[in-house]
Amino acid sequence: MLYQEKAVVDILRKAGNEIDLSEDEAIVLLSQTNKRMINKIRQTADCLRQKQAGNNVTYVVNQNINFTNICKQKCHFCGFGKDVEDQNSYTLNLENIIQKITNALKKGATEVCIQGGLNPNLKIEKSSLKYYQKIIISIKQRFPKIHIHAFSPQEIVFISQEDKLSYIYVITELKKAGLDSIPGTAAEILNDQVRNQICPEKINSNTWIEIISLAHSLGIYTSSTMLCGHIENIQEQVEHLSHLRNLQRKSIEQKYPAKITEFILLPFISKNISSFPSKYLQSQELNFDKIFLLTAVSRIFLGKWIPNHQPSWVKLGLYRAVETLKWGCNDFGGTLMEENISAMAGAKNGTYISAEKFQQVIKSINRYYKSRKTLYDYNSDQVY
Ligand SMILES: C[S@@+](CC[C@H](N)C(=O)[O-])C[C@H]1O[C@@H](n2cnc3c(N)ncnc32)[C@H](O)[C@@H]1O
Ligand SMILES: Nc1c(NC[C@H](O)[C@H](O)[C@H](O)CO)[nH]c(=O)[nH]c1=O
Ligand SMILES: N[C@@H](Cc1ccc(O)cc1)C(=O)O
Ligand code: SF4
Repeated sequence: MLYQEKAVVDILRKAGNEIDLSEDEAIVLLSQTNKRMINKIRQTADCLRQKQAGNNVTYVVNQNINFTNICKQKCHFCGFGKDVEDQNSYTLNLENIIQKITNALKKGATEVCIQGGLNPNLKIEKSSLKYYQKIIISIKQRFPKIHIHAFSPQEIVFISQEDKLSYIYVITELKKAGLDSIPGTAAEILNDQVRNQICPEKINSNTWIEIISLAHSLGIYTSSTMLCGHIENIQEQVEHLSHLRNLQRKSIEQKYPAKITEFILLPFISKNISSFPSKYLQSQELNFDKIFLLTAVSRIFLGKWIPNHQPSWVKLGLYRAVETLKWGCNDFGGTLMEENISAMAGAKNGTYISAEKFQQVIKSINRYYKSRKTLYDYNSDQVY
């Protein structure tokens, strides 16, 4: 056996025994180009998926709402954020939001996922916090049982800055209003050199980590994400995963009342993104082989700390998302009903997939399907 191959086999044996890999070991895995070795990595990820999350592929019936696309920030990778004067800028009013949820409930939705641009005009009595609270309170008044998964760490920081309030106060007040969990978006790549190039105005890595940790300590569960396939290299990808693993370890070891529910890999959609620095444009074509390998290495590296892994079907398309179920993923995410962020960036994979379609594609690869709630407290028996 070649030296490199032996090194990979040893690393995979260690991972198979659920011993945490070092960053260098994960980099060795991500550097593999030989098909046979990549298949071994896939098999290890698939075994760990089975051990850590079982054979069920879960999904949640949810309604995605991007309540405004007006955004004062200019992240270079984003095709969603607009200026007020842009022709296609919008803000949904509360009636629009309530109507969307009313329709979603008819399709069995248990969750509403809400995120938007950073829009300083949305205030009640000069307070952004009051505006965000009003959204949550109005939804919970009408639909007390719906789970509200909303407002990324970036949006929490935006509210704090607009109103000059501490992060802890903002999260506590949103929780009191009825916020149930927070999407772990705005993570992009947790490396400040990369952030300075792709989203210089965004919160830095430490602030993202601080907000997620704070949420956990206050009993708010979060998801976690990584935006991949832009300018980042494999070292930076592993550094990102390492931050997530440390963060989760801390939440568990400190016995915080909440933690990370799942990891979602978000491939960068570049089609409509003219603002992205042109010197990087040529490297931006989605390389699906690399995404599958990264999916497997994410499962292996995050190990027993984060058992739920989800692809983004809006970004990958349905059939590539199904393929990730063989590379370590155990969850299919949400039905969404509608989506604007990927669509405005140029994704052409649709914005709604029914629960029945999820069930059909999951069955087609001989796996069980199971609907779940946002926090993975399973709500139905194994079905296939
Ligand atoms: C559009 S923002 C909405 C919430 C908030 N404005 C923020 O930045 O956290 C949510 C996430 O969408 C993702 N996103 C934005 N543009 C994207 C693109 N072109 N391709 C893939 N994901 C993208 C980023 O990961 C970002 O954190
Ligand atoms: N909302 C978007 C998601 N995923 C969210 C999931 O549907 C769901 O909220 C989560 O699984 C809760 O546990 N993914 C995207 O790529 N784009 C979205 O807008
Ligand atoms: N999937 C994220 C939310 C998300 C929203 C928009 C995206 O473009 C990507 C992800 C979560 O549930 O935590
Ligand atoms: S990623 Fe979020 S903060 Fe950045 S421009 Fe887009 S909507 Fe605004």
